[in-house]
This record gives sequence, C-alpha cells and structure tokens, in this order.
Amino acid sequence: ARAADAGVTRHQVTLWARNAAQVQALQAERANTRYLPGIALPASLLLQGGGEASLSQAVSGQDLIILATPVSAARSMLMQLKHVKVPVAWLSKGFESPVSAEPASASLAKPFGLMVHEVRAQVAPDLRAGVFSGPSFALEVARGQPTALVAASEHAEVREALVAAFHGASLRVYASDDMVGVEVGGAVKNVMAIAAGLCDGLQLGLNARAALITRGLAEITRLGVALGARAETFTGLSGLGDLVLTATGDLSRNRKVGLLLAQGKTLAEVLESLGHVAEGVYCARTVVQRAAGLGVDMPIAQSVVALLDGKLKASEAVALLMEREPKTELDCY
Ligand SMILES: NC(=O)c1ccc[n+]([C@@H]2O[C@H](COP(=O)([O-])OP(=O)(O)OC[C@H]3O[C@@H](n4cnc5c(N)ncnc54)[C@H](O)[C@@H]3O)[C@@H](O)[C@H]2O)c1
Ligand SMILES: O=P(O)(O)OC[C@H](O)CO
Repeated sequence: ARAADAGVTRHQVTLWARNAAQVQALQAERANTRYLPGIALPASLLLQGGGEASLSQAVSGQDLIILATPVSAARSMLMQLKHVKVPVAWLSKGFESPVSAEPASASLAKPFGLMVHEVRAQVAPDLRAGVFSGPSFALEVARGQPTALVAASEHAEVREALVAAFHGASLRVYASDDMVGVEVGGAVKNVMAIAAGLCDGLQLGLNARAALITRGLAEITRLGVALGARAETFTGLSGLGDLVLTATGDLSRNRKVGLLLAQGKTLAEVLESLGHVAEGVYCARTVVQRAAGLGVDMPIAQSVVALLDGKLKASEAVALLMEREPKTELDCY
C-alpha cells in the first residue's frame, strides 16, 4: 500500500489476498481495520483475491512481486510463482517450521526447517528472488514514518528493482548480496525479542536488557557465520537494527509474547490473546536445532525454547544464563 501511496505517479500496485471475503471487506472500507487501523488505502491501489487462478491473473503483467505472508505460507506461494519471470521478494522473517506445534524434544528426529531462500532453491530454483528486511513495524511504514530497509539478493537486477520501486521520501533502501545474513538476522531477532519481552516483563532492568541484546546479537552472528553469512551483515539494518527495534519496541508481537509469558500466562493463552503471528514462537526450536547441528552455542535461544516448552521457569533461565562459565568477550564470535 505504501508503494502505491509513495508512487502515485511511479507505480500501479495490486494487492492480492487468498481470501475473497477479506478482499471485499478491504474494498468496501478502503482500509485494513484489523491490522492497520486508521490507515486509508491509497486510491490507486487495486485489490484482487480468491483462489490460485486469481493469483496467476494478479501477477500477470507485473514488474515486481512482493510476498507479504508468514514463513509458513512461503513454500506454497513460491511453488505457485515458480515460473514467474520478474523479480520476486519476500518480507517473511523466520525458518520454516513443520514441527512448530511440537515440543523441541519431539521434533529432534525430523528434518531441519529452512529459511525462505533455501525453500526457494528447492521449489523455485529459476526464480530471480530476494528478501526485503530491516527494522520496520508495518504501522509506521504505512504512516509514512522514516524507515530504512535492506534489499538482499544474489541477483543485481532484483536488488535494483527493489531499490527503484521502494526508495523514496520515507523509505531508504540499501542493497546487499548477503541473503543468508539478512535472513538469519530477520529470523533470529524474533527469538531474542521474546527473551527481551520476558526480561522487561520480569523487571530485570535496563542493564539486563542491554546485555541480552548484545549477547543475543553474538548468538545471531555465530549462527549466521556458520550458515555462510558475512559477520558485518549483523551490524546492519537486518541485524542490529531489527534486533534493537523488536527487542525494545512495544509494537513488536514477539516482544509482546515475552511480556505476556512474564505475567504468568501459558503459551496457548498468549497466542490466543495475540491474534497475530509471532514468528519467533514458531522458529525458535528450528534455530536451536540448526545451531546444534552446526556445533553453535546459543544459550539465550535455548532458554527461550525451554521456556516456550514449559520446561523452565523464567527465574531458572536467568540463573542458568548468569551462572555460565566466564568467557573472553570477542572469542565467542
Ligand atoms: N507486520 C510487520 O510489522 C512486519 C514487518 C516486517 C516483516 N514482517 C514479516 O512479514 C511476514 C508477514 O507478517 P504479517 O504481520 O503481515 O503477518 P500476517 O499474519 O498479517 O500475514 C500476512 C498475510 O498473509 C496471508 N497468508 C497467511 N497464510 C497464507 C497462505 N498460506 N497463503 C496466502 N496468504 C497467506 C494472511 O492472510 C495475511 O493477509 C512475517 O514473516 C513477519 O515477520 C512483518
Ligand atoms: O511484530 P514483530 O515482532 O513480528 O516484528 C515486526 C518486524 O519484524 C519488525 O521489523
């Protein structure tokens, strides 16, 4: 919607959704009252929806396609779009998690979840694809508040298409060729944001939150480098930038999960009251499993999984993290 707004003279944007009734409601109200209250959809935005046939209709003749779905929908969307010739980019942040509803112990024997660029390599290898990430609460983007993002792809033309389409007065877009780093940062910051919500909910203090963010970034960097990312990417918008936003910003759904768990609610109660997807809940187990497979130590992420599984109380997790063996700070990268 923002692209349509910013680019009244630059772009014609079509928003496709799978649910025809939802599209009708958006059309009638010219607003998404549930997710973006108070934001009028730009008059130039075309709305379409329904089944698979209408998706191929909606993408036909477009210059650029953006997938704005949770990670759980990325595989099916990419399969439907695998023959598309124009650049495709996703906003999804997470690891695919077929085992998301199960406790970590039950899922250890099953295949590791994949990042979306890995899913794309499996199901749509010929697609020219990228990821669009960085610190960006949708509501602030929709309000036109200043935001900086990173457009990552191995294909220069995909990076250039994203910059050309979105760079403007309220959105600054940087290019990157480190898709692995950008995807790891965007996914794992959600797990760390759950921990930061817990930390604040338990009133552990500002020192504790700063330590958590810093050591969380060390964990994210270790996993990312082991997966083939460049370490510098984690100091950028999709790493440190998005981690700080999500760990400290009260618009974050993942941070909210931690805040509600700290009030003593069960995970089921938290997810019911949230009414939105908090990707960290679904990918925390996968993150820990992939890290374990690579011999990467992720004590904060492990604590989050144990908390989500109800195997550890928050006070016990804090004690375990504090009692770890002393280490040299920079040797941990
Ligand atoms: N909301 C934000 O502020 C924000 C910002 C940056 C990135 N993200 C990331 O973008 C992704 C989407 O987040 P969101 O907040 O828009 O989530 P959401 O739950 O609102 O989902 C977005 C849309 O995806 C649709 N969808 C779900 N499953 C689908 C399927 N199987 N096929 C087709 N469509 C499907 C939903 O109906 C919805 O319209 C997440 O990975 C999130 O981490 C969100
Ligand atoms: O609301 P969250 O926690 O899913 O965070 C949204 C975005 O990822 C912030 O960049």
